[in-house]
Amino acid sequence: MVNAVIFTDFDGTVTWQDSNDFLTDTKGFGKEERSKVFEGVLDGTKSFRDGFWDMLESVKTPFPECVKLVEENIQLDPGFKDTFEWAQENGVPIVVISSGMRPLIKALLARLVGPEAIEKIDIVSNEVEIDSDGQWRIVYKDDSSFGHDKSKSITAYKKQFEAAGKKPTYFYCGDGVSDLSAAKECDLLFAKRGKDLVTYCKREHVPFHEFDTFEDILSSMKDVLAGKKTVTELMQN
Ligand SMILES: O=P(O)(O)OC[C@@H](O)[C@@H](O)[C@H](O)[C@@H](O)CO
Ligand SMILES: [Mg+2]
Repeated sequence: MVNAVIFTDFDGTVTWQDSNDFLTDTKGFGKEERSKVFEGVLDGTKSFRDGFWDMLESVKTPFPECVKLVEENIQLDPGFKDTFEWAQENGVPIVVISSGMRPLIKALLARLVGPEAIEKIDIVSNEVEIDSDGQWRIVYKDDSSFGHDKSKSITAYKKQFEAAGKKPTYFYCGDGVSDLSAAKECDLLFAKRGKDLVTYCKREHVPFHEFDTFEDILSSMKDVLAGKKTVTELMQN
């Protein structure tokens, strides 16, 4: 039986930079176009599914090269490794809930955290399909307008964790538009300072706790689990 679970977004949350944004900005249609697309997603005129598809379709670089590029350029959040170790020591499962593509996530986790991270961290994400001529595309997890409806994945995990009886404390950590479907699912939502998820939460009056790095997340989680602070106190924003 577990008493807490960390659900986390991957790109821009576990990693310091967003790997798909990086690929789009350097190999695809660029930052300006990407920002326009995601303005539409945030104001509800475009689905995340379509916006993300357009963005990735603009990247013509072969997939293995994309993997290499992100491995060389993407860093880890400075507090994630400590959080991972603390979670292992304390029996707190970490579940990555991502709109990114599994092979990129696995490659980055193995390189930045260590090969054991792939064994210890569950990954729920989209996939990728590569044709024999090297053309590749994202394969969405479900039919929702998000491509991956994170709320559904979280609900499925919650059922599993609660099968033993007691409900654990659920944390969710995220940064962006891909987290809109997850924002309301957990007891304590951590949203990264200055990023789109904060804009969304303010607009929709979704309570959240702002963070800069996993160092902040870890210290808040410890406070909650030690009974020093309540979830309500932390979700004051
Ligand atoms: O859900 P994750 O792990 O953040 O992955 C998906 C992200 O790469 C993706 O959402 C990215 O933030 C952009 O489209 C927004 O500019
Ligand atoms: Mg993200």
